[in-house]
Amino acid sequence: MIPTTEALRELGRILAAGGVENPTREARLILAHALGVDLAALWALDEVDPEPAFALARRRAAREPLAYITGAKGFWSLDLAVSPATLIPRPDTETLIEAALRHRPDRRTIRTILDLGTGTGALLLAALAEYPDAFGIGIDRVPAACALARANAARTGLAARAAFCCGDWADALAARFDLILANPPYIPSADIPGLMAEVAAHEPASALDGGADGFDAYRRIVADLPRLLAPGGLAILEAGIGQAAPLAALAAAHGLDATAEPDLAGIPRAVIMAAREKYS
Ligand SMILES: C[S@@+](CC[C@H](N)C(=O)[O-])C[C@H]1O[C@@H](n2cnc3c(N)ncnc32)[C@H](O)[C@@H]1O
Repeated sequence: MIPTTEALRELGRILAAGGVENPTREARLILAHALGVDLAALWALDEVDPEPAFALARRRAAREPLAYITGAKGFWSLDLAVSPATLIPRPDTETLIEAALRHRPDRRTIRTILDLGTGTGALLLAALAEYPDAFGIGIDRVPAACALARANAARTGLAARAAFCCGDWADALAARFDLILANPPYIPSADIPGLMAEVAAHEPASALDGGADGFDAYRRIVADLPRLLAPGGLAILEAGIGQAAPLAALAAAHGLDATAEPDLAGIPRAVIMAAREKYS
């Protein structure tokens, strides 16, 4: 056992040596997680056994994402389990839920939701939490991601309104949906090695790699939207930096109206698409 302050100092040193951006804050989070207490309770402890936290800090110093170490990440109103099978949900992706709520503010109008490339289930589960009459399907090609999303549906109390299937985008679906959400892999293959170490070395290529121009998944998904959208339905796709305009053009080429909305940093992030009639 050593004094808590000394443990935090040593944890901070391990993290800083690995180039972790905010070592002081993460030292507290890692120590609290290792001890199974919350941050408030941490301050009540005069002495701690630091060894389990040191082991976790060494993983973090090797730039493993904190969320993979703690096993959880907040998204929208939900606390989700995460795993290296898929992407850690990002705050930027919440822009898609904001856009859905802006364009479909009446919570009773959305009955069917499709989430393509569901990963942790983040988008589908956040949408189901907001649209209480909706049932949703999440599709992912990676079986371990489907299992994780299913576990998250149970964890968030939404399992009765969610189903998850393994599949290649919407190939196996013959139904129409009021709301379609997708945050597909969109990083151009050649850009992946240059991403921050947490992403490039630890998050799976299956969740990141969008092919040579980043548009492989967009082309597949957008081509299917006309047959997947219910009358009056909306599709909202996440775009990477600089991708919103070409993605809207791709949608237009498939007969869809499309417009982009920015994330909190002002980057056009959510591309909203609708068939036939206008969405607002
Ligand atoms: C960028 S991640 C998004 C995960 C989650 N929707 C989110 O926003 O956090 C993309 C997801 O698409 C899945 N995926 C990749 N190719 C796919 C395909 N051909 N069919 C279905 N899912 C696919 C990946 O396994 C991954 O979980």
